[in-house]
Amino acid sequence: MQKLYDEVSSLDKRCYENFGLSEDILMEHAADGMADFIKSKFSKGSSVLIVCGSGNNGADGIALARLLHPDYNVKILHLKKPKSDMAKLQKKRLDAIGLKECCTIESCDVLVDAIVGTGFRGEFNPEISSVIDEMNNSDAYKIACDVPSGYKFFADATLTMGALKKDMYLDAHKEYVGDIKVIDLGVGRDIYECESNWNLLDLEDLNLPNRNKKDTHKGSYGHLACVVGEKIGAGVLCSKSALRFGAGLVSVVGYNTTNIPHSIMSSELLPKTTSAIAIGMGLGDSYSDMDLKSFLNNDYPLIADADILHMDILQEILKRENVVLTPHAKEFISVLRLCKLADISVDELQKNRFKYVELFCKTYPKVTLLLKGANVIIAKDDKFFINPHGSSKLAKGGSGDVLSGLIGSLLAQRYTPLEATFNASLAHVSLALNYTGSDFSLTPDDLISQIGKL
Ligand SMILES: NC(=O)C1=CN([C@@H]2O[C@H](COP(=O)(O)OP(=O)(O)OC[C@H]3O[C@@H](n4cnc5c(N)ncnc54)[C@H](OP(=O)(O)O)[C@@H]3O)[C@@H](O)[C@H]2O)[C@@H](O)CC1
Ligand SMILES: [K+]
Repeated sequence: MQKLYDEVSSLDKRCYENFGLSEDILMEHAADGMADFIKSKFSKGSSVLIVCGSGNNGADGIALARLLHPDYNVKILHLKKPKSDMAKLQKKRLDAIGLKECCTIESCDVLVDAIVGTGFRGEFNPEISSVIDEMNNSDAYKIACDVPSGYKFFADATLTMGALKKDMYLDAHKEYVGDIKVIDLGVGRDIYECESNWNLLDLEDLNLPNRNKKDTHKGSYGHLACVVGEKIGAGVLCSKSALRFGAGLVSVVGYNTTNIPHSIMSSELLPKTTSAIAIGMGLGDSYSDMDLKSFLNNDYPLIADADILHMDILQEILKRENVVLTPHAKEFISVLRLCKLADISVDELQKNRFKYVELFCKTYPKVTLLLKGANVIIAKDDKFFINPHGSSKLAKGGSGDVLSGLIGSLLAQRYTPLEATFNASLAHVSLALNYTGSDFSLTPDDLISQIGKL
């Protein structure tokens, strides 16, 4: 697990004040880290074009040019005259050793974007936009210094300074950042970083269910009741996924329980041994509120997904102690509207995913939320996690039902709602990563069939 930050300027400031490291020293480490990365990937003599802006991001680029010259064939393009003190200082140092400047985006092996970093505001003017378009069209290996400029530069790798920035994990930015690597700034990351409520999940954080105890029976691993409605297939996928992920028993529950696999049980009412409930997937609108209340008149841990996220009864669900909500963007704006927290478009949500998740969690601190997306957000109270390991392979009907089953299974096996949710989310993305077929071909059944290989 790694920490994520809204901004790192306060962390830089700690370095100046607490560790006696100047801005100059930090910047030399930033440039050195980038130089090391390039040296590890490209042999001496490779051509490197560094495009610099006028602030300290540009200054990082100018320092990098000095460190790579003359072993590499380095050229520098100043989009604007160096303006910050550090940019002027770095330019003076570079001028002292002499280096070729160029004024167009030339063909090269490595292209470095050091136009703007965290100081970017507003929009680029048409001239800079067209330079970035040209850079994007280059065949070179593309490196973003700190962050891709204005999230318009498509990087193969982003070499980010000091610590991970939350903004890099906004869904819309996933296309731009490429592989992300943190560069240390003169002190180890543990020293540079301070507390943060936001964390990035690593695949290694996955804590699978285990069967280490010997004297057990099916009841020891819980009983998930999956309430099904109009579209029975969704409930079946959820149930199969839950059974495969370790729940001792799984039942589909409701009026429509015909044609279900033999391994899944069925009943009209909640079984007496129920230890967790999954509700919402494929529910349709065939249940009255009274019917639904009969499934909710208990305090079992519960995962709510899909159709129920549009229903007024959600208000009742949100009062429970152990509840997980797993909306995608469209469902989350419905949740926000039903809760009278915000009436917004999907576009507004996607631009401000972190803000609306924080708003929801502040109002409902007992609820665990998983907001689906290219980068999944999992949150409860003041703890926030991003799972960035999902891929477009999962963009298919039924993937979400499998996820609900994984969460439901862990709830039934008595994981806490937060642990159930982030472990299920990690298992879900791992299933997709482990799939060896073509990206476009992954089906929910493929996901379920791979659970046993985790
Ligand atoms: N502090 C430290 O210890 C360390 C800092 N580090 C590095 O510093 C970076 C932050 O530097 P920063 O604060 O100077 O901001 P930065 O990203 O260069 O942007 C400011 C420049 O952008 C320009 N600009 C802004 N908006 C624009 C627009 N719409 N369109 C066009 N231009 C626009 C603006 O130009 P202006 O508009 O003022 O003419 C100004 O010159 C950080 O990302 C990291 O790389 C590392 O070396 C580690 C140590
Ligand atoms: K940049």
